[in-house]
Amino acid sequence: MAGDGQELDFDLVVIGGGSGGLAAAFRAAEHGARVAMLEPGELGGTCVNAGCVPKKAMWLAARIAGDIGLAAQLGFAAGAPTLDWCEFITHRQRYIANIHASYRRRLDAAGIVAVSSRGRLVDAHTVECVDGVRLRAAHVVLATGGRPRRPSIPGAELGLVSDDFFQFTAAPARVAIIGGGYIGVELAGLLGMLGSEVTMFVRGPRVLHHFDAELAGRLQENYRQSGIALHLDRDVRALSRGPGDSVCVDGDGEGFDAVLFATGRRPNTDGLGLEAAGVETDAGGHVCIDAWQDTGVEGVHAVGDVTDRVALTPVAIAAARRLADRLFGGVADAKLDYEDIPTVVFSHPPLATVGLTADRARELHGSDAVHEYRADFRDMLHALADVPQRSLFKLVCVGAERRVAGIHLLGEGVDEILQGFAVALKKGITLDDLRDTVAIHPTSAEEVVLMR
Ligand SMILES: Cc1cc2nc3c(=O)[nH]c(=O)nc-3n(C[C@H](O)[C@H](O)[C@H](O)COP(=O)(O)OP(=O)(O)OC[C@H]3O[C@@H](n4cnc5c(N)ncnc54)[C@H](O)[C@@H]3O)c2cc1C
Repeated sequence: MAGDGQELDFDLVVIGGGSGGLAAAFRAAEHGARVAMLEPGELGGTCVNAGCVPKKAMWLAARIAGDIGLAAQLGFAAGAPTLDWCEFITHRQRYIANIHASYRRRLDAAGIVAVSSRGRLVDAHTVECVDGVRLRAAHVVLATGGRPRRPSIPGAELGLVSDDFFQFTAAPARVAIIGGGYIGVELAGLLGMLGSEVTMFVRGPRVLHHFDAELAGRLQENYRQSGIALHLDRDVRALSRGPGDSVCVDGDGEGFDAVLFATGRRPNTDGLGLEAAGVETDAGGHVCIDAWQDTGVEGVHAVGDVTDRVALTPVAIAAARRLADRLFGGVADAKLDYEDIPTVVFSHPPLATVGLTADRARELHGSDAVHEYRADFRDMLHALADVPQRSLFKLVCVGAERRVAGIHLLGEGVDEILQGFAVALKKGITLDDLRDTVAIHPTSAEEVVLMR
């Protein structure tokens, strides 16, 4: 595409080629819409390039390191696990390059015009590329995602963020993680397993404050047992240079080889031309949308992390597909139900959750209506190896019929176990339905249907 001042017409212009943007573009094209998608970086956005995918690859490496440790405990002639990061990263990046290539092929096959450029709204129906070419469409989807946020404290520039983590070519010997949300917990866990000495600084009284408190507490115990130092109720105030190239947190100690901020993310709305089109944002900069992913401006919609909805890849994809079904597929009532979204924290061990925590269920239904069931056990492998790590599974049930309103699992394998149970919860199963299901033995998953 070339030509300053040139104008091209489409049915849909998507700004951003991450999880949400690609899903909107593909689904709209399936419905026969003429689609253009703008993406200045690598296809796949955060998830593929600096989020879910490279993170999961590193988590898998860490899990292998953990398994090698267990193997040695069980009599295998396995030494201490050491990872050649550069070799592992070659495998990781090859996997990611295949995803890029697959997206490119699919875009071509679908006839989507992929433009390697940033875009900005000129008005509600016109998006301008950096070379001045203007793309016009009845509908524009904003899918520009977000980026890591650094706190505004002295020395913040000495700290790194999750994007930088994916450039690491070795485990830093001593690393500080600031933040106790899921990204902080995941980076701490996998770096610990891959040989770093990890210290976490968490502002609140515990990690993962949106999750079940008991599971989060159990995970903290596991982290402490595995050697991760946890400082809770600790508001970091400054970073400074320590000896050598090290960085000190609040001027303490010898300093760390790396300090990673995992202190939240901010939406990419700067320079997007939102004011020009009259699109509103909230105090955090997120694009305001209603239940239909519509902004207040006719023809302008938004999906994914640029909005204030649950910031997860499958959520961005699901919202985008339903939006495209509604706009171009004739499904007038298509919209995403944001209730009961399952999610996994890729900690060590992983934590998986869907539905209400017991506290939230009590707020909504009253204390008397809420019943909790739990299974506290050592999975077979850890019991065989006589390692203290324990799993904790919990069910939150509501009402006389004991409808399952929340499932909270911490332990090996729960990242794969939860998906099926999330379907069941969404379909409104009761505790009796679980108990009527014959267990699969011997597994950890059977604990979900055997809970008392
Ligand atoms: C470390 C980390 C781990 C994560 N792990 C998980 C996980 O395990 N599971 C999970 O479900 N989610 C995970 N997430 C969250 C997930 O990555 C996001 O929710 C998801 O990528 C959001 O998709 P999106 O399409 O809204 O935005 P993005 O994927 O961020 O895509 C936005 C795209 O828009 C482009 N863009 C920005 N501005 C413009 C512009 N002006 N013009 C054109 N293009 C623009 C960007 O270059 C980017 O490619 C993780 C995130 C992080 C940071």
